[in-house]
Amino acid sequence: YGPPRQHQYVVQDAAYYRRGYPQPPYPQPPYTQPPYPQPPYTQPPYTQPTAPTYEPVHYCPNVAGLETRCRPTKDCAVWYDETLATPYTACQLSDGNAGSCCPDIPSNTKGTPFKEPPACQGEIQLDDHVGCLDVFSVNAAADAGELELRLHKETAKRLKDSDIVVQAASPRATHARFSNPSDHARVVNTEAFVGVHTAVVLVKRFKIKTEQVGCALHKFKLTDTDLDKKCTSISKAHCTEHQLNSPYRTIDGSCNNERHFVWGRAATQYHRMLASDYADGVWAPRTGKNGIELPSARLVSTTLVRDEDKPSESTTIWFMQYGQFLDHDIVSTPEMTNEDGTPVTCCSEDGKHLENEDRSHGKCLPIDVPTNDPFFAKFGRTCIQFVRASLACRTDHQLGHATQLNDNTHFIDLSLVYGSNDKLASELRTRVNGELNVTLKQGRGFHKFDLLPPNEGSPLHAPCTLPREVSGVEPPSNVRCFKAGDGRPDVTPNMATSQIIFLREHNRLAKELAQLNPSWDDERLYQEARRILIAQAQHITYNEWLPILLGRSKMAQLGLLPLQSGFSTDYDDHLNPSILSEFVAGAFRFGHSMVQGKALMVNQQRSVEEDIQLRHHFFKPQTLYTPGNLDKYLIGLATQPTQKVDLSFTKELTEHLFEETGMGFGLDLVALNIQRGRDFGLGSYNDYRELCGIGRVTIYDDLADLIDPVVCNPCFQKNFGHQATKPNT
Ligand code: HEM
Ligand SMILES: [Ca+2]
Repeated sequence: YGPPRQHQYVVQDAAYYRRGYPQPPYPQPPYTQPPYPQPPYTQPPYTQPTAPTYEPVHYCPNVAGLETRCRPTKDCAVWYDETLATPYTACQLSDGNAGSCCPDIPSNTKGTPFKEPPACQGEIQLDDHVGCLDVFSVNAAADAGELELRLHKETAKRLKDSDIVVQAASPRATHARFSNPSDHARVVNTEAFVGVHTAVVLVKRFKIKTEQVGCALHKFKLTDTDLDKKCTSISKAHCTEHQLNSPYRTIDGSCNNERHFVWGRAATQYHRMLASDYADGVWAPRTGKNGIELPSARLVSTTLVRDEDKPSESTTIWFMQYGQFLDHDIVSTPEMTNEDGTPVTCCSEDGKHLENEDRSHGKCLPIDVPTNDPFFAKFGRTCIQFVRASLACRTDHQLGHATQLNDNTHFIDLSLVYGSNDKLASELRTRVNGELNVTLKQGRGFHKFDLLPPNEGSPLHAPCTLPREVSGVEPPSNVRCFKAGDGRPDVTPNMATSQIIFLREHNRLAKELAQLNPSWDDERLYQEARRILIAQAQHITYNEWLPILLGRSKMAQLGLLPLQSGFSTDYDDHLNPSILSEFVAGAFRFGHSMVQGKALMVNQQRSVEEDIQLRHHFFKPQTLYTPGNLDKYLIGLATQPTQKVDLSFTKELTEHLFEETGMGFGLDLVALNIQRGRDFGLGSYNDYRELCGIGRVTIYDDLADLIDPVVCNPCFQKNFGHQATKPNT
């Protein structure tokens, strides 16, 4: 154990600093475009690697009626349910290590490529006055869009002057931290905003019917209008020969597809399964089919969701946690902010709705809390804060409905470890031996336990230490929130734990590679370690995680199973790899139902030493600074059951999300999810049932297989009276 390596963050005692090591903040190395190591790269000859062969062992039983072999247990992951259910599947590998008996991985059928609906779908007859919309009208509307933007700036200034701002450490401030845009995303949002407002103005001025909006607007390319200076980062995307040939992924995900350089790049739009469903065809949240407002997202939450303890019999919270880890790799939907980057507030400090003029910037979609709300009513709150998602430039570079922005790369490329833009990626590196910055912590003796480097956040960020009432000790001065490739590494201690072990694995790989290849420089070591770690994450996702979620046969049917040997030739360069709006704003949030209200800390003897209640630990990674605690979280992850995926959600999420200590309430994640779907213009539940081939429902009784009618039919009648027999909306 020697002095700190260059640019590593060190938390140590005062005596350590007195010995002359630099005090934080450390200067960041000046950012330069990472020089890709020693080109020219030649593509390696792609020969099918030889697969390890495992001898049949005489005592291996058949599993699922199939012959098995003794293999490393990870190679049995896709068979985990059958292997677990079959007695005597434990075996010994020829090298003496323990293994499991299981069959070969089943073969895939080839999946069907997915097609996004076109902007102008079907035979839409445009009204005459809409058909003759011309570029002059578009330019006039663009002027109005620009004016709107200026008005927004004035509104923001007025609000600041009147002190209608986000309160530090409030749930809104913490949510803003969770959904904080990168600098680049803020620029993109502003440019896209003008395009969306142009469309909104056109729709209003020309009274374009909602169903005609797509066809009326998509014929206008931004480059043919006064909006030609907007969103040029997409139209002018460029990749060098060198980038296209590099064996390493770019940090921002660009240049992955040789013809569509921006596909999958950070700060680009989510794509869609179904056409958007906005009330005005552009950006106004969906209404019911009869034009009336949809019921409050909070009312939907309290009507449908309970907090019941229903632990899974087969799955530990590692499954939940890896889901969130994956989510933070492939998506990050930043909220809109004020022009200076400060968060927007959508309710008053005492939880009431703001005056209309105070949210005339259009960035708010606050959630109504019914006055008889079973929880929030006692705090007198009638308004839950909700800020709309940042807008993206449309990759088709046309005028049309709003699209939302993904601030992370859309690929499974561990952007949450490495960053999704070059500036952040550079800040995370030591620039020595290919390693990433850590907070060096020294336990007893020579025991080291690196943590993530610190994030010296903005003043609005909630304090990163636990209050005395919770921890029993004064908040230590060395505790910092963490910095990683994604902005949410410390949303919970278990999330931070996941980020830390991937960080450590990168540095372990870099060290091993350095020993094996003494001639490699920092860049080469960093990129090779990164490449291996990404492959590990992808393999965990497809070999271990997805089979639990989707099941083996569905995986095989979709062509998603890993191969027993060799590699796949399924890559289709016509397929846009972008994440879908439906996935990010809807489907993949299923994981919230699995969250346990208390995370267990379990010791080596498998006894629970402590449980931590989520409400106290959002963005407060203090417990990880204690030697040994990360291991206790890891054993907890591997032993505590998840909650089942159902209509039950812990109150830590539905009543206490991002709670400020001592306030007694936070936000409701289920309500936020529902509202986010409306913000994204997702279609109705019925539209997706139809898409998935399970048929529309027409009366609530049709939902009996999903929602217990005994519990819910009366509440549907009571709460959604006007729509009680029509779940269509
Ligand atoms: C304790 C654990 C978790 C917490 C506190 C949490 C919290 C949140 C919050 C606050 C949001 C933003 C809501 C909004 O404003 O729209 C969110 C979004 C999301 N969550 Fe979770 N979540 C957790 C676990 C999970 C898990 C286990 C999964 C999936 C398996 C998941 C998937 C998602 C997805 C896909 C989004 C959308 C992300 C984005 O748009 O950037 N979350 N979550
Ligand atoms: Ca990514």
